[in-house]
Amino acid sequence: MELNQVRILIGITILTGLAILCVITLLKPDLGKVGRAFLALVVSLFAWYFLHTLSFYLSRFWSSPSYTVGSLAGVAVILVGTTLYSFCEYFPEGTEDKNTRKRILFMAFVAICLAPLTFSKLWISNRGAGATVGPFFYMTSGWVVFAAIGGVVLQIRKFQKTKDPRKRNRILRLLTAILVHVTITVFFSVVLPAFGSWNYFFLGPASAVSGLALVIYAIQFHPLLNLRAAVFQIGLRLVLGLFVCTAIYLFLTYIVSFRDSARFTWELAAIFSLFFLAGLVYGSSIHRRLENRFFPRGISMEELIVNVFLRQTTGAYISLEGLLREMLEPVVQRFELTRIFAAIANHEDGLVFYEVGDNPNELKEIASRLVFSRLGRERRLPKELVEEGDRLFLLDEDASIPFRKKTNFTRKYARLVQRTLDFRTRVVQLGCRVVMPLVLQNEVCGYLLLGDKLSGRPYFENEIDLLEKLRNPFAALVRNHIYYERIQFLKNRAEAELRDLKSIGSSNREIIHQTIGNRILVYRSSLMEETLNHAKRIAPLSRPVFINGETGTGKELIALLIHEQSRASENFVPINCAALPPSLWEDEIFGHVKGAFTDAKTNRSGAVERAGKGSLFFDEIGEMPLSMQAKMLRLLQERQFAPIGGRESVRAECRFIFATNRNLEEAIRRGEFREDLYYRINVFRIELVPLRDRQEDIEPLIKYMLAAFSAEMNSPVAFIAPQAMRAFLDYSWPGNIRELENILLRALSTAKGPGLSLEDVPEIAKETTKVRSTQSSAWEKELSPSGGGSFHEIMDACALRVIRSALDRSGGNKTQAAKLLGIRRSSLEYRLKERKS
Ligand SMILES: Nc1ncnc2c1ncn2[C@@H]1O[C@H](COP(=O)(O)OP(=O)(O)OP(=O)(O)O)[C@@H](O)[C@H]1O
Repeated sequence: MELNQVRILIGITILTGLAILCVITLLKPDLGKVGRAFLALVVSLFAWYFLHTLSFYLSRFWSSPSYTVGSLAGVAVILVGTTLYSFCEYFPEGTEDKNTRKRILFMAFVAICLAPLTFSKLWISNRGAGATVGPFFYMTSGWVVFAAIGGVVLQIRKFQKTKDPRKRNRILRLLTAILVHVTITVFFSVVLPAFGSWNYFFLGPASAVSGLALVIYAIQFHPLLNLRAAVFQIGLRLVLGLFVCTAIYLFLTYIVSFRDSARFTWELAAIFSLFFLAGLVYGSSIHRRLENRFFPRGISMEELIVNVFLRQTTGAYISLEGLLREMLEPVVQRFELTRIFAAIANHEDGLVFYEVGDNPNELKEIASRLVFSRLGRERRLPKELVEEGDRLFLLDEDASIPFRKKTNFTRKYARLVQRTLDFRTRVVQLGCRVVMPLVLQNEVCGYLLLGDKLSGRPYFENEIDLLEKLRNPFAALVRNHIYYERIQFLKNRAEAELRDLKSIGSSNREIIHQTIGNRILVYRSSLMEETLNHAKRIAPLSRPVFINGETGTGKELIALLIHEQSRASENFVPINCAALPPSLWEDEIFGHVKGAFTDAKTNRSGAVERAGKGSLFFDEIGEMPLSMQAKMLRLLQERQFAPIGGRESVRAECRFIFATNRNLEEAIRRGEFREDLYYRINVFRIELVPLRDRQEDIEPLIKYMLAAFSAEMNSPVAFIAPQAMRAFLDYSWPGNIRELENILLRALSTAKGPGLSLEDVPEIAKETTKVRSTQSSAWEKELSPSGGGSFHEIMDACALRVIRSALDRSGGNKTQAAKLLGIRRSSLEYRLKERKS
């Protein structure tokens, strides 16, 4: 084959390879870092091989000892490849595809510029046996030096720009690696030959440099870890890469060794192209498969964020704890963590914790202290504190210690800075590895503390990058949640205030006495009016009605009203589920036929039959045994029943009304009430407001009852003294109207004069009045600075008092007490626990 043909062949091969490379890059720009590094290597190695063989061929052609020059040129090209790769790293992170395109196009451009030079006659000078290089060799070397210096300079500039200690570390290591790389290359290709040792020139530099290129890559990819760990983690990749390179290299050398004439053939060119393409394929697909096989990534960052966001935008409302669970469980899985701990400040300045794994108790305390120190008066923190003190800490790394230098800022905010440092030290001692502060616009929402990995390996830089990227979305989710809760809180408070205003307005309203059967329902409040209107509206419909309200609020009376409004001429059959023994349930409700059991001497109709077309009222439905609930469900679904022992089923035509003072949703969660039955009975729901929330009804009720009971008891009491009325108004009436009836009866039975005085009021109803008269002096004492205690201690004491009083009012029920205060139950418990400890 003619030399010109060879040149054309080689030129076409290289240009085709590069064109394929460009096309693949443009079409498929998402080659990973490993893919790109391997591409750089493969391109460099083939270029080297090509030059080496070419020089061998040329040396034969011109009978010149320039064989080794090709090696030198080859080494130079490898250097270009690897340096270019590091050079390409300079392009700032942006959209991945744009950068990848830029990088590869840049590499292609330089390689295309180099390609013609390498097989130019001027590359090798044949001026005598000793002279080995020609002018173009220096030119190419110039390219190499330019690329190396350019890469180094750009890395240094990048180093100056970035403040992130981890990125600075990474650049330093990269620069060191380039330096070592250059030194070794110079040693093998320049120093050794200078001493006349050309024997190693051919093999040594090439393998040394390709090995080094991989090490550079490895260090770039995992710059955060100490080298020992790096060897473990990337060992496989390293071995794999070296193996591939060495195999290609040996194979080609082997082929060349057969070619005494060193003639290029189409066959060799085809192998060359084939390997070139194999390199490309490896970069894009085989690599990914190997990577997935040996280094499974688990859930990706994108998936993680998208999942959480999707959950937030499309899912139903969840508690803050639920949100934290959804956010952090994938993190625990992705990083295979032994433990994770989250402390989040909620909208009441309380804290919500979430943890997985065994976390020492002290962590809670330390994290709480730090979060509270960050909340500040306005929650907006100095920018420097957030930038430095609230960046992502990698606790094992000295480089990530915040505030290492003394500045005006550290002096001004000495306490905050010290607290940050103390926190860091203590948390490291407690075995935490990473601290992820959740910060948005200088506002700290909380902290995430990540423990060790199950594997015991350190956190790698790509993982830290991932956590860094998750920080903002996590903070946004948490903050949105907190804002949402705050809005809910304000909304509830506004509604409560509106209700109060309404009730104030309604104190001038007319008192209504509504007759229901032989009973009288008395009210004045608009709340009660609304409830009754609602009851009247649904009365004509035949669907089940569910009345919920505290004990003694008048549920039965409302059930009766509904019956009166629609089926007055029919029967109203009440069943008190709490009073019925389990064995009698079925008989009571469905009745029995004669002979159904030993004592069944005659037919007995059950409640359903007795109700006929009227109303069947199940009071305290929450007490119905589970076995009976199943039968009840069937009755409601099929509207058919059969008396015990009866063969024929009878149609149930009555209207069902249910009432309870229990929280049925809670009972369902505890497995005490069937969910399907709940949905069957909860068709029309009536909520009865407790008496303490409709204070304006107390006075009319008392006046009505006073008149009724006095007449009944032949008592001379005709009015009620203002102090006694005040005591009644102040009392919380946990037993509602029934309790009011009882207390009035007791008061009347002891009253002596014509009016009911404060002395006649039973002690229990006077408690609030007593508390109030003694309260002010005790409070004053406690609140006065001379009483001792810091501001925070006094505030804590106040909070505790308010909580205790709410607990008293709710009869010790924490959920109720939290509701009264408009805070979350967890916050209430936290305050109580905090006080105890
Ligand atoms: N608005 C009212 N006016 C007059 N009396 C009322 C009023 N509301 C309730 N009562 C009386 O209070 C007592 C308790 O009422 P009722 O039995 O209907 O309450 P309940 O909520 O069903 O109680 P429980 O949950 O204990 O079954 C009854 O004597 C009832 O007449």
